[in-house]
Parts: sequence; structure tokens; C-alpha cells
Amino acid sequence: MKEVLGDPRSVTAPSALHDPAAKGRTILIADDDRAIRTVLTQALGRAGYEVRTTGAAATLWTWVSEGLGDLVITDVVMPDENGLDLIPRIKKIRPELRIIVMSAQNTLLTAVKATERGAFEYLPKPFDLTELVNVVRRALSTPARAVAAPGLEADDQEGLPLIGRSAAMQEIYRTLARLMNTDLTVMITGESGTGKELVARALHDYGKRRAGPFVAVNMAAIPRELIESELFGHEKGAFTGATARGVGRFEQADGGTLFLDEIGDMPPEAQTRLLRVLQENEYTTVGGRTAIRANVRIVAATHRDLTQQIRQGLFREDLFYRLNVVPIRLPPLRERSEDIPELVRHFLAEVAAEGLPAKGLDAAAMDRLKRHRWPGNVRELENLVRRLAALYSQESIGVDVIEAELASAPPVLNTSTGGEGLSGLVERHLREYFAAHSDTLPAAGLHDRVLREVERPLIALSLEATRGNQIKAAHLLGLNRNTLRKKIRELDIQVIRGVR
Ligand SMILES: Nc1ncnc2c1ncn2[C@@H]1O[C@H](COP(=O)(O)OP(=O)(O)OP(=O)(O)O)[C@@H](O)[C@H]1O
Repeated sequence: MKEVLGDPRSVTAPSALHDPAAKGRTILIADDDRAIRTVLTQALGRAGYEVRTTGAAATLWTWVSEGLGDLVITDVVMPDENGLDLIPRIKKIRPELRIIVMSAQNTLLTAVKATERGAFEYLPKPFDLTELVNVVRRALSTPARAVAAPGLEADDQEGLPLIGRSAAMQEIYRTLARLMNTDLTVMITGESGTGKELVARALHDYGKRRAGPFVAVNMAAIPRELIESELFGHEKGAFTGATARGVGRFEQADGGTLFLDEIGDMPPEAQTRLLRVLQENEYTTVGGRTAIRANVRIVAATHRDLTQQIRQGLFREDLFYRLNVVPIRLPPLRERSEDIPELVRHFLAEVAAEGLPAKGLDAAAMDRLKRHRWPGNVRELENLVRRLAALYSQESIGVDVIEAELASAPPVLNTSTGGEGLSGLVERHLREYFAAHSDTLPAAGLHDRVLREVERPLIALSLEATRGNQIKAAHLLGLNRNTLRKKIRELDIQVIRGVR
């Protein structure tokens, strides 16, 4: 049986799970919900453990200070004290005692705090009892773990709200919490607008490099021939237009996190260079000779299917394995539609805080939103909510308004760009590009370079869509066949037959 969603108290029963190592081990449980105490007592009792339960944090504290128990399972919100606040006190007097935190709060901050304060594991409610029994067994057979250094506590305010309490988001919060004290390379995949950049920021903000810079680079936004100098910097005179030394993003991100967005769009030469940096932990600037030590944590993201890119020869397999150390897949919004009401409330509150009149959605309207497919994911939802707040005067928005808004069909190109439109997307990337050169101007010849940047994917994708058939692609593009052939050569596009 799997998780039962909805009721935070619902837990599902394990299959027979007697653990021979359980004999003589006592588990202390604190939860103010009697039903939960009962189910946990039964499940752990069946597995062979001794169990003591209480509804008060104070009683748990007394037991622990008397030296009782081999493991603690505690809830977070209890009438007398917050379970999370108890953890450091317990760790101080009994550092070896494993603590499992369970909570129905289910925010990223709870997961992070539990891990940060030294909990062995965090279980969002509702959870599967089989999983709990497995966690207990693991906890009792793993040596004590160092607690995060004091002073590294996450702020109480969740500055960067990742909204959503669906099972899929809970899994992501747990992964993020586990990654907190590591420097592991992370690869975030997911459709456009699912929150990849937000997750990358969370990894940084709750990670051990949080005091350092967070630098984001969008591979798709930078002209191909400039990517290497953008990442690694260049020496004066390294190429035409390099009139001064240029600082690269690796240098800017020194001591912090480098977020490589749209990594699937990285050109081959830059991929090779990046691979070398990841292998050797050193890089050289374009035109430079001295090796510079790289001190960045890499987080990469893509909305593309990299395994397919690898098959097509567009992405290096060895680089993929270097980057894919910890994969995080963000689900599309349609797979977690139960999060939509909370997201809507969050975005409505945001626009209200910006000075627009406060609004709400009636039940039918909310229901309609939950049934939409959301090709542009959270970004599309956010844009819709902003439109509703700005364009409609009624306080409570009904389903008719939602129908009308969803029916004002976005243009063809919107589906992949999250409701933004192609020109909006190009403008966003160009803005980012200019912003990256805030103190200097980009190298001369920008017009042609940018047009080539648009032309290349346009032609490559047309060829992909026509399975490498150049006659069909020329027709699709409205180009003469010879012109297309010439452009394929000039732009160095690989034509792969039969692949789509
Ligand atoms: N779980 C979430 N909670 C709150 N806001 C979210 C969430 N996920 C995404 N958003 C918001 O949706 C918008 C898009 O998110 P983000 O830019 O992180 O997506 P992305 O996957 O990186 O998109 P792209 O692939 O197009 O770059 C942002 O405004 C972000 O704040």
C-alpha cells in the first residue's frame, strides 16, 4: 500500500516487518496527536521495539535527560514546545541519540531546520509506516553524525519560498535538506517554468556556501563564440574586441555557487573545457596560461532530455556523468495540481503586497485551474494570476473569467517559453547578456552574432522536425535549398537523418 494523501495523520500500514536487531531497543515518541501515537506504537511494537509515547515535549525531555531510550521520534508542533527546538538540547546532553522528526508543516524550511539541527531523518506527514520502520532500523545501525556547526542556521524567515506540499515537492525538500552540508554537483531537470532556478538558489541559500556569491549563467542566452570567455574570463587581446581583461563567471562565483542554466545548449568546445575544469578543478582564462584553482559549487539545469542529446552527439556523455552527481527532477505542475491553490494564494498575496487590490478565487475557478495542463508550468500560472489581479475588478474571481483567460490561447511559441512568447524570451536573454556586461559593452558585431544565434537553433530544429530531410526543411523555413545547404555548412550544423 502506498501513501494516502490529504490527511496529514493518515499513515499506511507496513507488511510484516519484524526486525531481529530491535530486541531491547527503546524508542521514545512525542506527538500531541493520540492517533499517531497509537499507530506508531503498533507498527514499531510489531517490528520488535519497546515504545514509550507522550504528547508533551517536556516529558520527552525528562526521559532523555534520565538516559532513557535509544532513539527519538518527535513531532514539530506540540503544545508546550517546538520539537525542532528540542533537538539541539538533546544533542548537547546525548550527542549519540538519533532523532527522527516528523511534521505536517511540510515546508522546505522545516526539512532544512530538522537536518541542520542534527536530526537523522525528516519525515513529512503523511508517511508510509514501512518507510518509518526502515528509517528507524537505519538510524539504529548508523554511527553518530556530526551536527552542523553552530552559527550556520537558516533564517527563520523563508526568504525564498518554494511553494507546494505535494508528495513530489516533499521529496525535493528532503533531497535539498540532505544536500545542505555538501558541495556535490547537482543537475536539475524539468520543463520550462517548473522552478529550476528557484531550486538552484535554495541549494545555495541553505548550503554551506551561502555566505559566498550565487552566480547564474544562461547558456542559451550567450552567443556561442563568447561562452568560454564568459565562463572563464579572457586576457586583454585574446580575441578581436578583447580590449581589456574580462572577468569570467567562475571567478565571480569564487567561494560560492555557479548555476549553469540551460546546460543542454552549451556548445561542444565549451563542454570540453568545462569537463576539464570539473576533472582537474582548475581552469585557464581564454588567452591565459596560468592555471587558476576553481572554487565553486556547480549546479546545472536543463529542460532538455540530455540522454537524447547525448545520443544525437550534441552533449558529451562524460560531461553528463560529471554533472549528474545528484539529479533532481522537478515535476511539471500538472503532476502536482494539488499545489495550485497554495501557489495561487501565494502569487495573489505577492501582487497585493505590490499594491494591487487583494483578490480571491472561488471554488469553481480554482477547480478549473487544477484541471488545466499548464504547459508553461508555475511561470504560466504566476503570469495568469498577475493578469487576473491587474485586469479584473471583482474581489472574487469566478470560473467564467478563468475560462476566458485560458481560452485567449497563447501563440504557438508560448508553450515552450511559459507564456512569455518568443520575442519576450529573446528579450529576456538579451537583457541578461547586457547585464552581464554592465561595466563594459559587449564585443562589436553584435547584430550579426545574435542573428546567427537565433538562426542556428531555428535551422537545427527544423532539420530535426523533418528528420534531417533538407528538402522538407527548406520548404518549412521558406528558404532555397542551396541557401539552406550553405547555412548548414556555415553554421556547422550536424544533420542527423531519421531522428526526431
Ligand atoms: N515551487 C514554486 N513556488 C513558488 N514559485 C515558484 C515555484 N516554482 C516556480 N516558481 C516561480 O515560477 C517562475 C519560474 O521559475 P524558474 O525561473 O525557477 O523556472 P525554470 O524551471 O528555471 O524555468 P526555465 O527553464 O524557463 O528557466 C519564477 O517566477 C518562480 O519564482
